[in-house]
Amino acid sequence: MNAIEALGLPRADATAPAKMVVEGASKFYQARSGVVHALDNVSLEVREGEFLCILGPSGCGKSTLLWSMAGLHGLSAGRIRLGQEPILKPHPEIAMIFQEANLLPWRNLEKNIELPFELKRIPPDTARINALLQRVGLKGFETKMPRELSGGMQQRASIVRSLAVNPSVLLMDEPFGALDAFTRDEMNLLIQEIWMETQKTIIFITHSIVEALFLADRIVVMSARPGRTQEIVDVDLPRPRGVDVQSTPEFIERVNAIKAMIDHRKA
Ligand SMILES: Nc1ncnc2c1ncn2[C@@H]1O[C@H](COP(=O)(O)OP(=O)(O)OP(=O)(O)O)[C@@H](O)[C@H]1O
Repeated sequence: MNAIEALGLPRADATAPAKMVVEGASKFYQARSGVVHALDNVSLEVREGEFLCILGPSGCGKSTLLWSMAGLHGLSAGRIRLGQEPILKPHPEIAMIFQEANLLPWRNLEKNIELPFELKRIPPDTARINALLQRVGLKGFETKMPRELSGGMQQRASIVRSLAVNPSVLLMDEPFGALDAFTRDEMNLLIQEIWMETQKTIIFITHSIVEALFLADRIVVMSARPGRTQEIVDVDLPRPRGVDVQSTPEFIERVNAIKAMIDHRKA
């Protein structure tokens, strides 16, 4: 057992109970140009320990849904639960990772990672932080400032910052969308490994069919705005998945099936 396994939760299976539940989520924004209907009656259940990807065209309400699941803003209708607990504001069990690493530029890496502990007024869990830094390859970089780190390293640091407080749910909003293709592959492999070791429940937003198929147990395909749950696709590819799986006929067949689903929807 490695250091992260020792810190993590036991693995869950596909019949695991619902960890998070979205029931009839709708959202209207009041914009200057009028009312924007962003989400329309979205319902879904996320299983404990599942890697769920949410895939959909730009503007279909993916971030709106994820931000609501994080308790960062309210819905116009519907409910979100963590187990039986309604999510109406940020919850200590739920962490969020954004496309930008959002490190504070005036703090070094260590001080950035310790920030959530400072905000909670509790001492940092240095054993856990060190194990995580080691795991993502950032041990030895603690005193570096964010500007001294590459985009991939910054995003690794933001993963450490989120996991350091040991949430059970990780919400990821296009976390690797701003990275070059090579770094993105590396980060996809890393997040798959971390998920397999810790068995967190991960809900991951992406525009990329390939990224969703590579990472997910299930993919929620959303329709164009107002966002609705169009299809839920089971991904039965064996794990761990290597990048080379992406060029296999089975993978390409699944990419084409999802493309057809999306193209069919546009027609
Ligand atoms: N605060 C806001 N006020 C008004 N409209 C908003 C607000 N936030 C989002 N919207 C609109 O709601 C719709 C859904 O936005 P959202 O960011 O949730 O979509 P998305 O699928 O995550 O998009 P992308 O993939 O481009 O990030 C868009 O039309 C967006 O312009």
